[in-house]
Amino acid sequence: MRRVQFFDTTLRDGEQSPGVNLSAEEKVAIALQLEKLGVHVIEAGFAASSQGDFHSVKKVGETVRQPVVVSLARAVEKDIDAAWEALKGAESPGIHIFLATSPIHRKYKLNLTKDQVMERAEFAVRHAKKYFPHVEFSTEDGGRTEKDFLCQVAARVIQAGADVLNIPDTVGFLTPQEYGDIFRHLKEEVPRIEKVKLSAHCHDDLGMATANSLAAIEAGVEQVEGTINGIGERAGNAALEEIAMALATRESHYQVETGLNLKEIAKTSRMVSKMTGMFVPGNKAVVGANAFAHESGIHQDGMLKNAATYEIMRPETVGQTDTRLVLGKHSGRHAFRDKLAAMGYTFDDQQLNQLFVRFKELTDRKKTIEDDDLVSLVEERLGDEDEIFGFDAIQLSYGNHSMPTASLRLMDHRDNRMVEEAACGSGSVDAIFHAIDRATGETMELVDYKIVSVTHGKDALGEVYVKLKRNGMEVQGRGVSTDVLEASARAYVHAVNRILHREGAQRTKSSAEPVPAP
Ligand SMILES: CC(=O)SCCNC(=O)CCNC(=O)[C@H](O)C(C)(C)COP(=O)(O)OP(=O)(O)OC[C@H]1O[C@@H](n2cnc3c(N)ncnc32)[C@H](O)[C@@H]1OP(=O)(O)O
Ligand SMILES: CC(C)C(=O)C(=O)O
Repeated sequence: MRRVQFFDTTLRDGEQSPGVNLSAEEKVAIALQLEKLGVHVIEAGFAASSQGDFHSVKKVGETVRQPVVVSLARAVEKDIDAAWEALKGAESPGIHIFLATSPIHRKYKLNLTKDQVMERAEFAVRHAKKYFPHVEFSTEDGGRTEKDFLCQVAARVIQAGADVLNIPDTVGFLTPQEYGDIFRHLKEEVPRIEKVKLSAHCHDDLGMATANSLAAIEAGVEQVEGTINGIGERAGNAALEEIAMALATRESHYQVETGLNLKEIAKTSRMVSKMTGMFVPGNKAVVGANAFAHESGIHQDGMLKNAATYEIMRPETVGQTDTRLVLGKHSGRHAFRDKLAAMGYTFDDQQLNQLFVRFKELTDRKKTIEDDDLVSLVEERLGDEDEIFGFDAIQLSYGNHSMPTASLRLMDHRDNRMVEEAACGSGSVDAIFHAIDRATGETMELVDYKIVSVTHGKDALGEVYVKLKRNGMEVQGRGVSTDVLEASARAYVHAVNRILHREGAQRTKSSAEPVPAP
């Protein structure tokens, strides 16, 4: 298997993301983590660009041991000298010189002829070679450069002593086929091309940075450049974690090894996200919060039977905590039962089906179902006898100048009949409780009422406790819903059911007791 090395430019091209500004300490921390990840080259910054970046490049160079640490530099003497000044104390110093080669950059940006570009490129590499053991040269906007001119520049910088030749697709314009063709062409046409390592550097303007990097690898490059989480100028750079995982997951296809410590990927991603403030979208490949999360019932069922049904790589491979089966509106009974079992609750099929109906009602209203939600759902009815009255629906009319009115529908399970009633009250909760009394035909004394928020956020579950009293007997009822008024109705009906059950039990007990002798 051949080796492809990883060149990380999170600290340079990644920092070129608008709004990102890393301190020297942050750069050092990220560089040390990149070292753990096992990248081969770290581009620490652009030493000539500012005092701050000079200092950061110097600090990273002095701290990191294994990877080559490079500074970016234009093809000008002062940039190269500044890079050497910053990195001369580094364990493994390197420089990355760039000069644009495409017609549009030559004409409008640099105002240089083809010959002047070649002379400047050669001069810069020769100058850098006086100091640096590792010199990379990049043909900026190489992707839009005439192929024959690219070959001429390549020949000149190889002759000048470059160690690595990078052909960037600076503006993310090329297709994978076109990008791979450039490297195949260079390999065929440029004399002594084997003297340099060929390198790929892709941008994601058309969402093809990873695909283009992989196409370059297929065309034989020995180095890929990119950033963690794909951050960078405009739409960003190729995401190194995506390339690494594509190579690892499709090893038999690519036949490439990277030497990376893949388990460090998740940690590196989190650190870069935190320090740059560039948050990783949930659906981002490999490192997004949902990359190993499954929400739909059919997928969850498949995952429970065999993870390979829906996961082509395992979260632990990249250091993610675990696969997550997220309960939501698309979940099915298998995942629901599995989750409850993991939380220590087991039910027979009938109980589970009843709970599942309540769960589905809840998922229609609540985006994510947390463990606390499930506990409330389960414990709402835990240890209860069958319902006499079942809550079905509620409607409220409220205005600050009118009396609140509640209309309510209950199922009377004794004769399988829906009962509808309405009532007014001094407040919405009072109106609900009156309506329930009417619908059940029972009168209760309310002793206590309290609301507790179970979970957090706008769609948090509210849990209501009511205490009812009748004939000296006090019982508590609980109700859970995303709406506290509905939770209140559920709690009251729950307590009514309990009182009726207990009264029934007492009657049975007293009628069974022996009649005292006269
Ligand atoms: C594709 C890339 O990502 S390339 C890297 C881009 N990164 C950065 O630009 C970040 C750091 N840059 C900076 O801090 C500043 O741009 C500096 C300090 C480097 C230069 O600042 P200034 O001297 O004010 O120049 P400014 O940035 O406005 O213009 C760039 C100049 O460099 C020239 N230039 C651009 N690329 C190169 C190059 N590779 N080699 C030589 N000269 C170059 C431009 O033609 C322009 O020259 P001009 O002043 O003669 O017209
Ligand atoms: C400096 C070069 C390699 C660059 O960042 C680009 O072309 O995108």
